[in-house]
Amino acid sequence: MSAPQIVVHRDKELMAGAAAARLITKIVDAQSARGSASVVLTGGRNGNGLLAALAGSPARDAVDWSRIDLWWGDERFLPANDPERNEAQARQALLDALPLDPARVHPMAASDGPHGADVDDAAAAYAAELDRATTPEDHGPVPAFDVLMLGVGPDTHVASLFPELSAVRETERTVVGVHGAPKPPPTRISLTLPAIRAAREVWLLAAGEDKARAVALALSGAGEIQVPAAGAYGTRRTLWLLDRAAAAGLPREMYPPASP
Ligand SMILES: O=C1O[C@H](COP(=O)(O)O)[C@@H](O)[C@H](O)[C@H]1O
Repeated sequence: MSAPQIVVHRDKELMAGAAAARLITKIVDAQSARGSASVVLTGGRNGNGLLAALAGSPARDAVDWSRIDLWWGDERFLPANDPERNEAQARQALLDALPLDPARVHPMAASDGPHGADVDDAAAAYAAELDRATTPEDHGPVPAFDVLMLGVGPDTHVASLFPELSAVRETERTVVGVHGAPKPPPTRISLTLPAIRAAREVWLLAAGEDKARAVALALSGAGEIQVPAAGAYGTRRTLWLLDRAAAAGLPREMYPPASP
């Protein structure tokens, strides 16, 4: 478990651009150290903002996009052509513009896919896909992802782990079907906290005043069942990337001076 490190940027645009630059550097470093990189994408406004900023960055050509595995932290269990799917939004924001190896892009199943409407079966299939991608060095059922990104919801949810629902209580399985989510759609697929905690680095993204309460709760020692974001951390680094509005509820001494 790594202690949270907090970085506060002036506004959400600067936060997205700085996080995109950080991600490019991280991927390049991982590829030069191990030959490839693995990244877990998040849905939501901040995750998609980061991907759009990366799409507009000339530095994106520093990455060998054919040597990266892309996974998702959660998915809205909707038909494949639904624009509300996290996969669809990531493809539109960035992925369609990249020379990725399709075999290394790992979307979660759609509700009209091979598992039909059985979200639990779809979740089990994703867990099996993750397990197949592991190496002995991973020491577990999911890869030690280089970076796993999570958008923090106003209710403190991360991925599709919502406060008090059974998914956030899961301690064995790495991927679960989510039923009755309070944010539409109610049916989702999500990595669990044990899977999230296998990542080398976990980056939590939050911008805007509607996230200030969630950020303050998560960083105040709250329990992960009531505040799922409090339970998300990486083995080497846990990075909270915020804008000033989202950081407004934090004691000022918790983070260094914000960017100008
Ligand atoms: O539904 C979801 O929402 C959260 C956060 O989204 P935001 O728009 O409030 O930033 C996201 O983390 C999750 O991946 C997504 O499925």
